[in-house]
Amino acid sequence: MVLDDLGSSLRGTLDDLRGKSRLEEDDIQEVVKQIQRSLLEADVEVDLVMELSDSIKGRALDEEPPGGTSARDHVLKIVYEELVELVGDSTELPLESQTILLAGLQGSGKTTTAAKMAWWFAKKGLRPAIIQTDTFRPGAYDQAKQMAGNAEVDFYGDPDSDDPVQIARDGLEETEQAEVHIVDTAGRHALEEELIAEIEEIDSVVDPDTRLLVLDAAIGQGAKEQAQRFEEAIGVEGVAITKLDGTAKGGGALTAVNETDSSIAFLGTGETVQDIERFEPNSFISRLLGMGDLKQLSERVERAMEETGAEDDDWDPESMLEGSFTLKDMQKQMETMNKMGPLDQVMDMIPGMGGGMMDQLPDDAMDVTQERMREFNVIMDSMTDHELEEPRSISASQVERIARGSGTNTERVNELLEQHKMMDRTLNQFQGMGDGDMQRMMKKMQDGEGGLGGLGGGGGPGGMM
Ligand SMILES: Nc1nc2c(ncn2[C@@H]2O[C@H](COP(=O)(O)OP(=O)(O)OP(=O)(O)O)[C@@H](O)[C@H]2O)c(=O)[nH]1
Repeated sequence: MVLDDLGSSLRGTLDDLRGKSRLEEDDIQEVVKQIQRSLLEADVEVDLVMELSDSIKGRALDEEPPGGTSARDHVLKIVYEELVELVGDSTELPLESQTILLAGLQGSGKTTTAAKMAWWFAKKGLRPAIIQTDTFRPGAYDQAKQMAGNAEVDFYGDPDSDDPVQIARDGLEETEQAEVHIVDTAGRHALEEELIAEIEEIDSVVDPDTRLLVLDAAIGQGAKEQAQRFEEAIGVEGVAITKLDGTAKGGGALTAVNETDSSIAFLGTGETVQDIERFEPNSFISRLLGMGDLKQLSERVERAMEETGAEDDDWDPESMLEGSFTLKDMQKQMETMNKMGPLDQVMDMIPGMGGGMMDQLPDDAMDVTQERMREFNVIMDSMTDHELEEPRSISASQVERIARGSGTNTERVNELLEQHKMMDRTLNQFQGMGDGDMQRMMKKMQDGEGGLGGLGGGGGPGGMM
């Protein structure tokens, strides 16, 4: 999407910095130029681009890299942090009863997004309902009803009515038993006064907790004026960007977020109800910059061990090496382990760690089969970010909600939490081992010994980015 090829072009430039310990102004200029080019090509507004590149440049020149950090990593860290800052936090959407109003231009993807969001909330264990107030587009009712059916959620609409305000009022009453009400509206051009008056009226009847502007990722500079007008009329708390699976640029949506001083709530990546992602700035930018792959991980591991005590929680997505092992780390670990083969074989490659250490562990400490992994993934999808990061704080009622949302049962969820604890303990033992051993293991991984070759290049930014 936005910044589409930033990851690859930037990595090329950054790779040229390899081996340098100090950054020259020319080096930074080159990195900044790449970023500017990618952002402008993705339709991000010039002022925003300039603001971002000025801060990157300023910080890269002013800030002293922490001891042991290469020039390349230093600059990558700054770029990462500034991009995270640019996209901002995701729109707050608590997992509790609430009403959400969707607004946007014709064909931006509101009806589809309503169904996707309903599906997402249902996966989190809440009961959602879609209220379809689009009396304008023929077929909107049928489309919404069918998608609500696909998402298996409550639905209200009235194909015989031409009064969207009344439908909204009735819809809230009729779907009283639902916890999350998602009100879909007709597509409207924000500069048509009559349509704006109508959505203002729907807004006052519905009294939503959150108003989301749905924007097609392909929208260019026009986003700014539209966003301004919706902001004046009803206020915009968040943006859902759709059609990121296409060749969309997405920069316009970023401008809209900036213009309405709001944030990104969801990303739409396809036409079915499952094609939705909750926006998560850190992982979004990590993926964009292609930091998710194993090669980078092993490089980072080596570096982490070379550095003494230089910690920064915001920086390293693989925070397990800094002591906190979260469920997200576990998910990543499970994927990696699955590709590498059974852990005991991997352990055997490491000098000083063979059977002896494995014997101290429960038999199935790391034995996560493909099938269990799939089930664990489904369960983790029903967890909030906070639950994924602090699994030990998950209460019994949260376990129940997660089980409901994932269509599993509480034993399964508890099993996952147990597995996490076991892996956490195991990793603590890892941390206790000598630096030399760890480095040798990572070296082997990088060199592709023990069937690990070829893993490194596999990750990279996802196709949609
Ligand atoms: N590829 C892709 N297509 C999408 C996505 N979201 C929506 N669409 C498609 O975009 C078209 C318009 O989507 P709708 O949900 O009908 O848009 P709308 O905003 O409700 O349209 P109006 O009611 O006319 O304003 C449909 O063909 C959708 O299938 C997406 O994330 N990816």
